[in-house]
Amino acid sequence: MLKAIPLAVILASLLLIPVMVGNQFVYHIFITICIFAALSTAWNIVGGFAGQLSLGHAIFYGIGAYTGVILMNMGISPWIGMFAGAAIAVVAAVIISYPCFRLHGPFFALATIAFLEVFRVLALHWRELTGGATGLMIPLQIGWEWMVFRDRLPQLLIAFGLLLLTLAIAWWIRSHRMGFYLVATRERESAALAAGVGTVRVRLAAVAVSAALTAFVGTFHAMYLTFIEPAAMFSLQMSIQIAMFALIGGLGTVFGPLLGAVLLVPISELARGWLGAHALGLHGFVYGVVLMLVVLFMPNGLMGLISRFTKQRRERGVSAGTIAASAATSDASQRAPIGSDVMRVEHLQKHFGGLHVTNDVGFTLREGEILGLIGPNGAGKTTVFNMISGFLKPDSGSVTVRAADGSWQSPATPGDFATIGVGRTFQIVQPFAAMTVEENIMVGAFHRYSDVEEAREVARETAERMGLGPWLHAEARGLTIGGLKRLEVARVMAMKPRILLLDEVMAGINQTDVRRAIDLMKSIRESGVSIVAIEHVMQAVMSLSDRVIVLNSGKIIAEGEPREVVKDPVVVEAYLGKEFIDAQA
Ligand SMILES: Nc1ncnc2c1ncn2[C@@H]1O[C@H](COP(=O)(O)OP(=O)(O)OP(=O)(O)O)[C@@H](O)[C@H]1O
Repeated sequence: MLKAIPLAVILASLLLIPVMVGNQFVYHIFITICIFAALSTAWNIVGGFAGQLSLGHAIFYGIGAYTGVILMNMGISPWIGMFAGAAIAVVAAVIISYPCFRLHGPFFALATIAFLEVFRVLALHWRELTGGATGLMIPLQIGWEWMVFRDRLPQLLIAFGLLLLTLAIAWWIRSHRMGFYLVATRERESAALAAGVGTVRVRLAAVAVSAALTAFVGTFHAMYLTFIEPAAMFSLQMSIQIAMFALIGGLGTVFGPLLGAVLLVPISELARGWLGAHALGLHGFVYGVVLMLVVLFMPNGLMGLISRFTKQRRERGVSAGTIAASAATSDASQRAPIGSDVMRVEHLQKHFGGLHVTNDVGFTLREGEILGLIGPNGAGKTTVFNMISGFLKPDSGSVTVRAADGSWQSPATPGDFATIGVGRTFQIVQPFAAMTVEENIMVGAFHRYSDVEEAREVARETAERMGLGPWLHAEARGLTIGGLKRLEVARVMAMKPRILLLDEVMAGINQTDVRRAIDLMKSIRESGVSIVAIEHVMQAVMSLSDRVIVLNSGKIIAEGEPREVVKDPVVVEAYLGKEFIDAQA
């Protein structure tokens, strides 16, 4: 993270340099930096944190600008117009974004461009209100009340104030639960859902905040420009420019967009000023060249470069070496007795087209029990998991869960399951790659603790318990497969579930990690958590499971104690094979 001192120096320079130089053109450049840095920081809340690459942000800028000018023409101060514009922008943002969030990647970007075009055409057609293609002038009323000045200094102060406000809000979001949820949603939507994140709600909140901030800046910029027209206010070029500052500075970082604007605005404005009419559009060429250089040499933008340097300096003092993980070990004699039912699964049926994937699957899970779910590839195990965690709706059948207060409930969505205390992992690990180990686990902890420090504390304790303590500050993408599997379990454990669904947590890991995982599962069971585990590693199934269910072609073919089930000829035939029995003998 950028240290506070360099940041303070950059911000102070934005204010002091123009005041010291006193030149009108220099003022103009610094005001423009503040405006674009604020716009880009607001965009980054949606485009960077939430990963929704909007190219329609000029809609909110335009709404802010038009609302401010129209109200000013009615004798209402732009300070009030600013809030009115922000309110309209929020409503527009929510209405536009809700359907668009179903689209991903380039499709989302294209949809936002389409909406931008709609707004531009609307501004052209509502001539009485917007002045159509002729545009609108602001009335010549000067003073703080009207946000219009002869001097540049008050304009710089307002632009700087808006920048500070935007940065402060972006920083707050990124360092609190909402920011963690946004990044988690961006990185792995399914894992975020399983951690109880309301992914649509959190994105809509981000869009609303971002739209309001963009509209604020739009109103001020209109007063600064004194004239607005649809092509300039609802312009795709403007939307791209806003996004580009964040891309160049560091997408998804709090201060990256500021760095992007500080670097690029002066270059393009100076080029525009020096070359004037001889090189119209040269600033576009400048952006293009810088963007190409950044993509080639600094894929994570300027902030990526800075954090690489600071990380290298930090790591120089830390000795490498292997660190033994410290998963809690357990003594089987300490385990609590198996209690009454906590989950009842009845008559689950699921078809995928003509394929009958689960056929009348039913079982119960009891408190403090480990239930092994085994069967050949394609038997339907993961499909059952998806139905008992809200990711798939069964064609028929029911899943009921006993809540903490003892009542039986029928959760439907992943969020409902998380709320009632069902946590799950995924067969293919789903880490939030750009987050550290600690942050990954915090996303789970936030389900129970909204306070950042409390969530951090729980994440640290959980990481220690899972043997991930030494990697707390490492990015998840750097972990081995064994580490990633443990991280998956840690994230769910931080949610403090009462029922844990583990999907092949031992697949692909070495013997040491298997033994460690077995100890870990025993210790989890001892804390009273009930576990359903899909597993192919029979060593673990045999030593851990209290009961085993065998699924084959979507049907339960055997159920009972592990030692009995593995002797069942039907199970041997369908899944284990004769070699397993020979090896056991
Ligand atoms: N979304 C889907 N659409 C169509 N078919 C699917 C879908 N999901 C799973 N299937 C099919 O359903 C069957 C059961 O898949 P499932 O992943 O539940 O099996 P599994 O027992 O978990 O297998 P594995 O041990 O390989 O993970 C497979 O034939 C699979 O191809």
